[in-house]
Amino acid sequence: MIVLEVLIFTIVFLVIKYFWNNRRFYYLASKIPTSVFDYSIRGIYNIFTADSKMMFKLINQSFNNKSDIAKTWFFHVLFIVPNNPDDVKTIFNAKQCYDKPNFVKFSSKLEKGSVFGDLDYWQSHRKIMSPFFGHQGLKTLIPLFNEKSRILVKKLENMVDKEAFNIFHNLTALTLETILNVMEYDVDIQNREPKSRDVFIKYLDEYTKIAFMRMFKFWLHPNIIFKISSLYKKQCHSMSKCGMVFTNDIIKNIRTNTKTNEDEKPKSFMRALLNPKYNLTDDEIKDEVRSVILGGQDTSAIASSMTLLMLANNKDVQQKVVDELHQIFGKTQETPNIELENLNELVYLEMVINEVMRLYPVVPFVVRHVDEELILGENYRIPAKAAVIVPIIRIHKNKKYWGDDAEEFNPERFSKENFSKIHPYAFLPFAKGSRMCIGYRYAMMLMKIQLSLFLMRYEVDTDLKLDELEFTVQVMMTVCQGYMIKIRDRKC
Ligand code: HEM
Repeated sequence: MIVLEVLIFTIVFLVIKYFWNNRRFYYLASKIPTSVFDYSIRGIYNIFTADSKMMFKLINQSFNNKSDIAKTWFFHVLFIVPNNPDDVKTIFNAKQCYDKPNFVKFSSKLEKGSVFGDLDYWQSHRKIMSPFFGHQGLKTLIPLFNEKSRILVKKLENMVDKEAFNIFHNLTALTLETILNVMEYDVDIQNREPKSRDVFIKYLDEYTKIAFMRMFKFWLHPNIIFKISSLYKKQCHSMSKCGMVFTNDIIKNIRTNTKTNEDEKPKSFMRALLNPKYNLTDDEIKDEVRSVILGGQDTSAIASSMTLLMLANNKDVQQKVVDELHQIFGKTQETPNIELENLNELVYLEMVINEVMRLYPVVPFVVRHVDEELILGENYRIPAKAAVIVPIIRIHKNKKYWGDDAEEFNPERFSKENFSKIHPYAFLPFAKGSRMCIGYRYAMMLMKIQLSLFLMRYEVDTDLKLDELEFTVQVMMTVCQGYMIKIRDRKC
């Protein structure tokens, strides 16, 4: 009996101590309006059993709040959800929000690396890699982007006038082959048989699915529990099977082909990472390679696939894109060589890509950890240790910033004149601030080149209706039905 009393007393004491120590956290949280998260028995059952499609629905539900800011509790984690671009600006530029919450880091096997690494680690690595993702560094990649896109166009010849096919598979093979080539690793993926080519996609999909599920299943956060679950085995297996299998070879290849001199100006970010002056271990470099592959491969393939699906559904817009291409390159079916100055001329195509990424952001929300108390606007203080979810997808469709037709597809919003009137933090496909996407210029260049070459050669059509599309999220938002398109030779 005494033992039980002592036990109850200890538990009550610890609970009171916990709340007392964290009283400011709970006080500040109480001042922020609450959004709806369904905590009924059914709601909790859904959280425990949800797959990633259901999880996306649940998260979207929790954003259903008209106020500028909302909070939602996900068990013990406090999420702050800002819904106005001024607050998003503060968050993306505040030093105390550079870090990612622990539950995001837990969910990845890439415990280091730019995407999931700790703050100090991220800062030093970003500095090493940034110059290669700048304008000058990327200029040298234009011939490679042309060459890889030309292979895509050639490969698709046998799909002309055939059944609908999922263009994402072709585009993801292109983006992977390209990024591996950038890392000086020569591998032929586009020309593989679909069965062997798609193995990679399948395992990458499985890997990210598990990472996403783990983020929201808090009981799987402690490594000790995760490692005895079947998911861990599955994640290790998929990681070894997908592109991560290339990482050892990439490093070995560069190490054997070069003697990296400390004073030598490196030609690629891979060589920069291998420079002895940074003293990085092989594991650190591998994590970085994986971060760039994960960050850069599926993302641009999804955005390009979605652009083609939208063009297939909006023939007038497709025609305008083609008119622009013909104006720049002449009326020909031949695949031209796209130069840097052409990229600047592809103004309408860029407007279309932006409008697609507004309506269907590849990364629909990003998460940050609040390290120290943060003041938002005049009314709210966000307590330290909260997590912030920036709901990119909601801000992109907020009528206050995009007008009453915010749900409609209209590339004209991105004309120079119209876009200059939009809040700079109302459009966030690559996030913003110091931790924004390092590869955004790379992605825009590659997408413009591959879409131009594709559209010069093929007309694109689809039987998929936009209002029937279903989406799922595993960090990235994808169409459940696949990006099913049909192609015909374009008549000039
Ligand atoms: C349409 C294509 C792309 C989209 C929509 C996209 C989107 C994003 C977003 C929203 C983030 C910020 C995530 C956060 O703050 O939590 C991010 C980070 C990142 N992206 Fe991209 N990305 C794209 C293409 C690329 C490419 C092509 C590369 C590399 C070649 C790349 C590499 C990275 C890396 C390394 C990070 C982590 C940056 C850091 O934490 O400092 N991304 N991306």
